Amino acid sequence: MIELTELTKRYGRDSRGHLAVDHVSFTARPGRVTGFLGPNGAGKSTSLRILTGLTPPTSGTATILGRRYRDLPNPGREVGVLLDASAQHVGRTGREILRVAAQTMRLPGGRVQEMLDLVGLTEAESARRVRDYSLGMRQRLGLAAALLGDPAVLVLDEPANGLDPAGIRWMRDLLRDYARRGGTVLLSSHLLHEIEVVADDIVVIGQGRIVAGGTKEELLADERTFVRATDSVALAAALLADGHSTEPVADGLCTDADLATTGQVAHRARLPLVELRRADGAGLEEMFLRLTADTQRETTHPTSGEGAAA
Ligand SMILES: Nc1ncnc2c1ncn2[C@@H]1O[C@H](COP(=O)(O)OP(=O)(O)OP(=O)(O)O)[C@@H](O)[C@H]1O
Repeated sequence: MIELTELTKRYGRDSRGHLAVDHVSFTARPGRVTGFLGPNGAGKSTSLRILTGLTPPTSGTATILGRRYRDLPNPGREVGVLLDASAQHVGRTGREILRVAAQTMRLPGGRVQEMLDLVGLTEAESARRVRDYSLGMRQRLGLAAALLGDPAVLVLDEPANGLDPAGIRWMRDLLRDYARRGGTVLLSSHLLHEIEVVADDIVVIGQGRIVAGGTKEELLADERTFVRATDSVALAAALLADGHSTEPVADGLCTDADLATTGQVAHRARLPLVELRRADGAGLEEMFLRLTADTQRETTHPTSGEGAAA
């Protein structure tokens, strides 16, 4: 279990310093993958760095299994951390890095080979110095290091970075399986599709503040109604007159009126309907852009298809 409570980080000494994380609270639960989503500079890495004891918070708390990272007796065996795959000791081979970590954690020697097999690093690759690793290989090694102590919690910053499509699929299966066996996974990503397929719960951050959180189903649920009538213009007018908003979608309308109300409005206006159903979920990308609209650098102009710097 991971718990962030009113976590705040201000860089710089006084109140004019940059507020990177602003009263962030959320929980990542066991048996679930929690996706931490947000635009560039939103405060994801800062939050994860505080959680894993690398940066002190200005105020608030972040705990893993009920304790601050620095108070965990044997952190490597309780939480696996992969924040920056490039931060590994580049002069050592992959196998050496794991061997040293295994010794520090007092793990049996066989665990190193087990992890190399698990992340798909070959004998030859594990004997190469890390400076000669590709980004994807560093990510695999980083994940092997994170999993080495068989921890109950995983904290990963952009773990899919640099992985090829097969590697992304492999990582996804690994994380899902880890959560299925009761582990807690917190991972940040910009890759919306990746979060959509791997996460059970999603937390969205924008400019240091949590703007949405909940299960994936809750966040992606669309309460609106899709309706198609022989006369869309007349139906839009009837819905509007009844106090509902409408928006043309494909060959019909989306409205905030529920199914029964939409049917009644059409019936009263004597407008035959061709189709009436719940609107399809808008998808994570649309939700993400809507929720973080105030915090995006780019403004999207769907009609012109051009982006302009804000
Ligand atoms: N050491 C630091 N000193 C001053 N400001 C910092 C420092 N580290 C991060 N920041 C600022 O804090 C804000 C949040 O940064 P952070 O790296 O947490 O964002 P992020 O959500 O991880 O972004 P990205 O998706 O681009 O990695 C940014 O405005 C960043 O410039």
